[in-house]
Amino acid sequence: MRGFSSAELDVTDAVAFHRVLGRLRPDAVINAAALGVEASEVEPQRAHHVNAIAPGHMAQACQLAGTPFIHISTDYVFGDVPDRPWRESDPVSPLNSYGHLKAEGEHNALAAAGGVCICRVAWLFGDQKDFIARLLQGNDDPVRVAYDQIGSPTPIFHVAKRLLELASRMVAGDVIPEILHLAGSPPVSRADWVATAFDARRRAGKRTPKLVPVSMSEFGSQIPRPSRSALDCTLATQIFADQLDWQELTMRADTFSG
Ligand SMILES: NC(=O)C1=CN([C@@H]2O[C@H](COP(=O)(O)OP(=O)(O)OC[C@H]3O[C@@H](n4cnc5c(N)ncnc54)[C@H](OP(=O)(O)O)[C@@H]3O)[C@@H](O)[C@H]2O)C=CC1
Ligand SMILES: Cc1cn([C@H]2C[C@H](O)[C@@H](COP(=O)(O)OP(=O)(O)O[C@H]3O[C@@H](C)C(=O)[C@@H](O)[C@H]3O)O2)c(=O)[nH]c1=O
Repeated sequence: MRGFSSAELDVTDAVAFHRVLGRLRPDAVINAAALGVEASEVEPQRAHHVNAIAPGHMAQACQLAGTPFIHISTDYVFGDVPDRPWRESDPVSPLNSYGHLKAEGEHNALAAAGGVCICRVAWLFGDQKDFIARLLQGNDDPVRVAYDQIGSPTPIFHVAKRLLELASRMVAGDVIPEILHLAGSPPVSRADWVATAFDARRRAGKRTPKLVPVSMSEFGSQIPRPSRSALDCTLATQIFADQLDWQELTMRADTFSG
C-alpha cells in the first residue's frame, strides 16, 4: 500500500495524477483527500477543486487505466429531514459548503466512469485527532456536547480494513454497489457517544472531565450542520459479515488520548 501527502501528489493536478497512475500501476486507488467543514467555507475555491472536481478526473483516469476507484464521502451530504438513518438510495440534501462540494464530488466521480465505489463514512474516530480526543486534549471541564446531533461514529482502523477488502473485491471483479454506507452502528447523539467514552474512562481511573449535554444551537456556529445524519449500513452487511460497532472501541480506555 502506498499513501500520498498533498505535497507528494496534489489530487487537483490531473496530469500529475495520471503520471503517478501510469508509473505505479496500482491495483486500486482510494481517494481520501478533502478539505473539511471549516476549510470549505474559508477556502471555497480550493475546496471546490479538491472535494468536487478532483474526484471526477481521478475516476476518469482510473477507468482509462482499468483501475478500481474508491472515493471517500460523508454523512454531511445529507440534511435534516427523515427520522430514520439515511439510505444509499436517498437523494442528497446538503446543508453546508462541505456537504455540497462532497455531493458534487460523488456526482462527478460517478458521472465520469464505471468501476467506482463511493464509500460514505461519518464522525471518524480512533486517530487521536477525533472529536473526543480533541475534547480530552482541551482544558475545558466541564465539556459541553450536543445532545441533539445524531450520527454514526465510525472507527477509522476498522473502516480502513473494510476499504481494503472492498478494493480487493473490486479487483477480483465482484459487483459492488456504486454507493455504500460504511459507518458505525447504532445511531447515537454526540453527547451519548461522549458519555460512553467518559464513563469507561472513569471506570478505568483516567482523568475525565464532566460532561454537560447542550443543544447544537448553543455553539452559535455560522456553519449549519445536519442534526440527523446517521447512515443506514444495511447494504454493507451483505458484503461484510457484521456491522461496524462504535461502542466497543469507544469504551476502550486507550482509544482516546489524555
Ligand atoms: N473526519 C471525519 O469525521 C470524516 C471525514 N470524511 C471524509 O474522510 C476523508 C478524510 O477526512 P479527514 O481524515 O477528516 O481529513 P484530514 O483533513 O485529516 O485529511 C485530509 C487529507 O486530504 C489531503 N489533501 C487535501 N488537499 C489535498 C490535495 N490537493 N491533494 C492531495 N491531498 C490533499 C491532506 O493531505 P496533507 O495533510 O498532506 O495536506 C490530508 O491528508 C475526507 O474525504 C472526508 O471528506 C467523511 C466523514 C467523516
Ligand atoms: C467544539 C464542540 C462542538 N460540538 C458540536 C457542535 C457541532 O454539532 C459539532 C462539530 O464538531 P466537529 O467540528 O468535530 O464536527 P464537524 O466538523 O461538523 O465534523 C464532521 O467532519 C466532517 C469532515 C464530516 O464529514 C462529518 O462526518 C463530521 O465528522 O460538534 C459540541 O457538541 N461540543 C464541542 O465542544
